Amino acid sequence: MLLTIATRESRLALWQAEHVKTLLQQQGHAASLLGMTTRGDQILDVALSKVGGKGLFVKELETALHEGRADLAVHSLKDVPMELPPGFALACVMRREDPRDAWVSPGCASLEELPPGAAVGTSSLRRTVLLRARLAALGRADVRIEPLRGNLDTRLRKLDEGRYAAIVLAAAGLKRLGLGGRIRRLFSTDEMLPAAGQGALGIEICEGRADVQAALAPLADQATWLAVEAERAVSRALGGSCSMPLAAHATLEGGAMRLRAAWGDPQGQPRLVTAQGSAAVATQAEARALGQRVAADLQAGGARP
Ligand SMILES: NCc1[nH]cc(CCC(=O)O)c1CC(=O)O
Repeated sequence: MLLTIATRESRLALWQAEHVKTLLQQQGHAASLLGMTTRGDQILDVALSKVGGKGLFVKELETALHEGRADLAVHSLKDVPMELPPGFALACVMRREDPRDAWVSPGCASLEELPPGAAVGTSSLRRTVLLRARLAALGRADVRIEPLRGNLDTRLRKLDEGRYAAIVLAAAGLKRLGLGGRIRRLFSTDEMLPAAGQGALGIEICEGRADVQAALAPLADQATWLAVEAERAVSRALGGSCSMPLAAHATLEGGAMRLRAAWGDPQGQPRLVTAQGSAAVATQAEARALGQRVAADLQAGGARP
């Protein structure tokens, strides 16, 4: 069948859409891209959490699906709101790329090596609270964490212009664009717990498009799908907003899922509330139940939306 893929036009979004296009072609379908600019791509001078959050990157794509100009939209799952608007469905979650955060710095191999008063750039509240907690543990209250917006090329350019000593961003995006060589160090998931869905691609369709759903089925990765269902359930239970400094990361081995989550107050003490849980998980409902349990533990520990 002929499938039109709605995509943002950043280099990373286009890479991801091309990747899906190639996989669909390998399945014997004809596929083409419909590129578009979203509000999230236009507003670059304000922190995302202040201008409406994740939905900004998906709304225009959903309009194209709704109007029948496209059959599917490819998203970084991390940017997809926890609740899709009525009439839309997450039809496919693909195998996850590296979920870790990366340290990119021309001068410093790690946090420990930062010169006094150095600035570290990052674009998310999650990274901000995780970095503040690590810096506090190192006794480095002098290090400043400063906002960094824009697509990957823009962020790297701001680093190269010397505005930051280092930046922290998702390894997955860098690797997809062949920029893995810029990574100075990968944080383990214990050091910097990833965001819900980080590194995974999700494909959105209009509900009821059984034909598109069937075409996408071979692209799905069930283990990743179950893991991100658990991660997104944590976020959803806590209000699902991207103005919430929340990390949630699940792994699945031999049917056993381990889910870890962390929350920090961006204005308060550089202290994290953490929770974790394990369960045998074979269905999306079981994955969500584990996510809800871990979210309840976070809230009991003081996390709030
Ligand atoms: N919020 C932006 C965003 N959305 C998806 C990725 C790439 C990594 C991924 O697929 O999770 C990035 C860049 C980043 O966080 O540094």
